[in-house]
Amino acid sequence: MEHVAQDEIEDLSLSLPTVGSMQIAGSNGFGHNIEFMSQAYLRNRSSEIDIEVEHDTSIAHIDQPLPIFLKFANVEYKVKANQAFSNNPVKAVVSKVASQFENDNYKHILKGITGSISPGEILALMGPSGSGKTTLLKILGGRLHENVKGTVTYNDIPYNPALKRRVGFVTQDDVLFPQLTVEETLVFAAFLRLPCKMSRRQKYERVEVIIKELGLERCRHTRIGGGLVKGVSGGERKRASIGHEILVDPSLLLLDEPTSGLDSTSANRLLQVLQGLAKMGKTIITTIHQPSSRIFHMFEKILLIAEGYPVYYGKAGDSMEYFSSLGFIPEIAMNPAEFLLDLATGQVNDISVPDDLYPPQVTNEREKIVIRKLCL
Ligand SMILES: Nc1ncnc2c1ncn2[C@@H]1O[C@H](COP(=O)(O)OP(=O)(O)OP(=O)(O)O)[C@@H](O)[C@H]1O
Repeated sequence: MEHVAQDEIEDLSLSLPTVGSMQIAGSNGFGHNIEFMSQAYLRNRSSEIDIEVEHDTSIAHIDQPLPIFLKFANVEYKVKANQAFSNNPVKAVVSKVASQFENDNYKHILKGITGSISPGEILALMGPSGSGKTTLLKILGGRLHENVKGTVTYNDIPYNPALKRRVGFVTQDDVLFPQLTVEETLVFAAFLRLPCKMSRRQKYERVEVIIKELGLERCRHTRIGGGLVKGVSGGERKRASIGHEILVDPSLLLLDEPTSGLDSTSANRLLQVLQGLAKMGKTIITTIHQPSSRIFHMFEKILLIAEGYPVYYGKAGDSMEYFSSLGFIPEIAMNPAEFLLDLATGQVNDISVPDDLYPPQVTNEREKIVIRKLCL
C-alpha cells in the first residue's frame, strides 16, 4: 500500500463538493424542504430523467477516490462517570465530593484497541451490546475526538477536515425521508452532495450507477416509508442508505449494524453488496451484532470487543483455532459467531475452559475472569 503525502490529502480539500443547484435554488438545508425538492425534482425529472443515459459507468466524474489505509493503535475512550447525574443537583454535589476522593472518576469505554484495515478489506467489529463497537466506529470515522487517547491515522496522517468527504457513515437508524421514493432520495442527495462542476446529466448518471450497483432497480419508484408510511423492505432501505453514502464515492465506508432487523437472505445480500464495494477499493468497517455463520465467514478481519477490551483480532476463519489454543473449546456444535459472543460476555456454560481459569476461592465474578483471561 502506497502512503500518501500530507499535501496530497490537503489538495483534496480543494475539490470539496460545492452546494448543488437545487440548494442554490432555495432549499435551506438537507431535508427541510421536501415539498420544494419534490417539485424541483419533478421538473428536472420531466425534462431530464427520460434522456437517453449513455452508460459511461466510470465514476470519473467525481475525483478518483483516494484509497485509505486506516491504522488505529491503543485507542482508549472514557466519559465522566458523573455526566449522567448532571441534571440532578443532589447527585451532582455527591459525585463532586466523591470525585475529590477518587483518582479516576471516569467510565472507561474503550481500553486499548489496536488494528488496521486496507482498501479492499472489510473489518467487522463484533461484541455484545454495550461493548463499545459504535463508540469505536465513531472514533474511526472522525466523529468523536474528545477524551480519546491513542492514535488513528489515515494513510499515516491524523484525521483532518479534508477527509470528511472521503468518509461515508451509515448510521443504525436510517435518516432518509419516508415520503420520497428510492430514486428521488438518491437524486436529491446527488444534487445536494455532488460537486457543482458535475453536470445535471452526470448526476443522474451517477444515480443510475448506484441504483444498479446496489440492486435497487425493482424498488426505485417505491417510497422509502417508515412509521405509518408503507415503503420498501428493510434490506432495500438499508441499501438505499448505503447508496446515499456512496454517491460521493467515499474511500472509507463505516456502517453501524447494517444487518440488524434483516432476515438472513437480505443480510447475506447486503454483505455481498459490501464485498462488491470492497473489491472496488473501498475500505469498509462495519459493526455487527450476531452474524449468521455464512456472514461470519465473509469477513476478512474481525475485531472482537468485550467490555471495551480487545479479545480477538484476526481472520474470522482462524478464530476458533485461536481460542482452542487458549483452551476454550465449544462442547456442543455452535455457530462460531455465537461462540465468540459467549466468550466476549464471559458466558462459558457450553464451553470447556482451561483448568487453571478459576482460582479455588473464586465463586463469583467468573465472567470478568474469563474476559480478563482473553484480553489481548
Ligand atoms: N457519552 C457517553 N456517556 C456515557 N456512557 C456512554 C457514552 N457513550 C457510550 N457510552 C456507554 O459506553 C458503552 C458502549 O456503548 P456503544 O454504543 O459503543 O456499545 P455497542 O457495542 O455499540 O452497543 P450496541 O450493540 O447495543 O449498539 C455503553 O455502556 C454506553 O452506555
